[in-house]
Amino acid sequence: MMNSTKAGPVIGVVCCKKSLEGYGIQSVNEFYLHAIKQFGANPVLFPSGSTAEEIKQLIGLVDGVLLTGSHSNVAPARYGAEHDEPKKDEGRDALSFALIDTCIKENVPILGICRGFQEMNVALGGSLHPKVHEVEGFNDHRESPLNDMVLKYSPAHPVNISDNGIFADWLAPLDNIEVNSLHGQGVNQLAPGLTVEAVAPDGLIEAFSLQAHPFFIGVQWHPEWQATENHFSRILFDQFMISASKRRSLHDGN
Ligand SMILES: N[C@@H](CCC(=O)NCCCC(=O)O)C(=O)O
Repeated sequence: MMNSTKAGPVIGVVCCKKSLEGYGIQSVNEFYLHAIKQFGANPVLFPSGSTAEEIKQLIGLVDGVLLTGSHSNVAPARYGAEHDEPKKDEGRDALSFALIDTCIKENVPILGICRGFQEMNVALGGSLHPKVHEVEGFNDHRESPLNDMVLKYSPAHPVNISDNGIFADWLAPLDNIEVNSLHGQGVNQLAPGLTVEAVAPDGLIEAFSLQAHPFFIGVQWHPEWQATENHFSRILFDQFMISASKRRSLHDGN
């Protein structure tokens, strides 16, 4: 774990658009910001609905990007589906998809969590199951409905670590870990070029990477929850920050 935020990398964090007392607000779950700071980096918020020109300027200010989870869902039309989606946030979609494209083109480290993981898959040409729990053979991956964060984020199932991925190197000799689970949607078709890093017992893909990229990783679970207390989460955020720090050194001409 890195131990200072003073000279740490800067991580751009996507916001979601919500409404509060009739006002449009930009929102982010603080768990993500806490995790970024715990691992020695500084978060800056990227507003949902930013234009392509604004995003180009924003990406030049940061050393990495974090695509957060959210209760909203990726617009079905983005992956060729036609069902009704009551929980859309199309400004968030536009922001995340533009960031994913730019991070690939410019080799900017990017970590996708839950909705962010799903956005990565769709942005690269994959698709989603809108309701995993209604698909024959898959389990219910949704969180506890009780208003108890410890319960919501408690370990829910193991994931098997692929033996040809980055995670296998990080975790050896472990070949499975326990993860939390707070999602109703999930990967249907995996996008071309992505390497599966972890799979749930029911066969649902739970993590992937773009191995040709310095750091392009998506996980369906929530490593930001009590990140310093979890073996894999510590590795994941450390590796993310190492990659972001390398970009910062390039920024600073070191
Ligand atoms: N809406 C998607 C993704 C679910 C998700 O990101 N849940 C986390 C919500 C809490 C947070 O991190 O802000 C789905 O249902 O699959």
